[in-house]
Amino acid sequence: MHNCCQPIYPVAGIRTIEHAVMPTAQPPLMERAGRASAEEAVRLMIDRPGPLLIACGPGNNGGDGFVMARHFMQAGREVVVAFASNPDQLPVDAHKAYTAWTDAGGQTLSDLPAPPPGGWALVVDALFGIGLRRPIEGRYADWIRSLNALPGPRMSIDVPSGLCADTGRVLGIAFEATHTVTFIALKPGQLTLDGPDHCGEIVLKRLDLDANGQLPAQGWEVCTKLFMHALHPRKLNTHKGNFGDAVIVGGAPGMCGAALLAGRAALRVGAGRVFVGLLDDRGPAVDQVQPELMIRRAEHALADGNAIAIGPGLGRDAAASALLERALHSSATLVLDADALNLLGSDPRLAQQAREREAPMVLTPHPGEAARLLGISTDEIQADRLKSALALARHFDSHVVLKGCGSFIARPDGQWRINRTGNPGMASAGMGDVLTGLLGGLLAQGLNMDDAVAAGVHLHGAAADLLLTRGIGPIGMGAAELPDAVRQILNQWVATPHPPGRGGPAHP
Ligand SMILES: NC(=O)C1=CN([C@@H]2O[C@H](COP(=O)(O)OP(=O)(O)OC[C@H]3O[C@@H](n4cnc5c(N)ncnc54)[C@H](OP(=O)(O)O)[C@@H]3O)[C@@H](O)[C@H]2O)[C@@H](O)CC1
Ligand SMILES: Nc1ncnc2c1ncn2[C@@H]1O[C@H](COP(=O)(O)OP(=O)(O)O)[C@@H](O)[C@H]1O
Ligand SMILES: [K+]
Repeated sequence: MHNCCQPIYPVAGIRTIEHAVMPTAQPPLMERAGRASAEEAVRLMIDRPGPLLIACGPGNNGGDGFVMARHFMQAGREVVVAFASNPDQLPVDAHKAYTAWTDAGGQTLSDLPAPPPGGWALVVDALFGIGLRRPIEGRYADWIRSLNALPGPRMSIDVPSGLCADTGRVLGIAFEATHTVTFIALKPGQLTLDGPDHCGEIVLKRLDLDANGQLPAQGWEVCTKLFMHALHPRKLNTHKGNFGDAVIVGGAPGMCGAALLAGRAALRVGAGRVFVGLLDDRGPAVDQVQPELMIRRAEHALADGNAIAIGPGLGRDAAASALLERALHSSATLVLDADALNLLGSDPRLAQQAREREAPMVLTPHPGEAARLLGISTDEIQADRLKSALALARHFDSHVVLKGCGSFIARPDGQWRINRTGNPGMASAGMGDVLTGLLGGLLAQGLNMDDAVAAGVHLHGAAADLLLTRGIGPIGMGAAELPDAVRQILNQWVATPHPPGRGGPAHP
């Protein structure tokens, strides 16, 4: 279980913190980082005899590796260090660490050695950390390819080499760690895009620094503490009118399921009443699975709710466009998803109305929808997901959830969150519709936008994670399976507001 409610800093923020504390830090930060890495390595090598291999690079990440190597040698453990650079070109701290290693009797090999007969107890990547500046090629790319092919645990120091700490992009090739020991604070690139696949389990070592005390964070990890204050056990004396009316608008011909999925999710997250407005004249009059849903024609449903979620299966024809325009002019809290976003992307007039709207609104694009909204390619969105999410939030003066592995929640004021629940079982059609319904259902119950979005996104992923524990997925997990799991988790959270493992420092 990872720590919770952690601040997250792009590289520039980590550098600011480092520069503020480095001149006076005793012991020096690199000593702390190397020791912390060694402590974690010991844990990974329990019951794994034999030497460990540390591959050290030309910067301070390599310096951490030398400190770690020295600790192991002094503890009597066999350690092999590969280092292909010129020691005289190491930065000051790393040079000190190198000298301390050689003074203690350590040696370096200029190429990767063949593994010992029993294999390495642990392979450590200290090649590049937050200083990675360009795609890795040549010798270091060959090293990483060889290291990735080795069996057993693989640990990265700070950031897997080749992974961009800001964006989660692989630059050329990246080390595939089973564990990453990261320093001072989490970095966004570890938690989104290709980050989670390359970091494995992330262990944060703060090095006795209070990052948020040094530099107030703009970005935080989503955890239950962020929103639990908004979720209350139900009083006995309540009725459905206390829990809001959610309206889902969508369901053009061939797409009714999308709107129904959203409606079911809104019910399961506790909305008092859920209306589903369908565009399809021949759509179902009743949902046989969830007859509690009140189904009507889309144009008649709009007036019914204090929260409107529009988009699932909406289509993009004139009727859809007119409905979206009406929704934008209503005073209800809005969730815009799917074709509602595509319409905004293709009709500047609607986009302008969305920008000028004053009532609270959240946009929940996947990367393709985000690309249409910003008029750029999906690759450009994914190249820097955080930047894209923040640009959208500013542009529409609204909350934005940029979905995908490591969903970003961005606010127009530049604050952001990243969610770590969820799994690849969610890479199947309809999962986004469920999120839309969850947000609509939470907003209908009166949660403010910050709380509803954090709770909805976290709950969405947590429900899919619960299904995994039951053997449902990742392959073949279905969106319709999520709402019941959402209900179970939400009730557990409300009954036990701070479950074990979800503690940690107070949120901002
Ligand atoms: N500072 C501190 O207080 C603390 C820092 N700590 C540790 O330091 C790490 C940051 O160290 P760092 O800034 O030296 O960067 P690092 O990641 O070692 O890489 C830079 C080197 O790589 C090179 N290089 C870059 N890209 C390349 C490529 N594609 N292919 C080839 N070469 C490439 C680049 O060369 P250049 O671009 O200058 O030619 C330069 O030589 C951080 O992640 C943490 O582990 C901890 O000890 C805690 C305290
Ligand atoms: N690999 C993954 N890891 C975590 N979450 C994922 C993953 N794949 C998809 N999701 C989540 O599932 C949902 C998919 O939404 P979307 O792409 O809009 O689907 P649809 O349009 O079919 O409903 C998003 O909330 C997304 O964050
Ligand atoms: K590394």
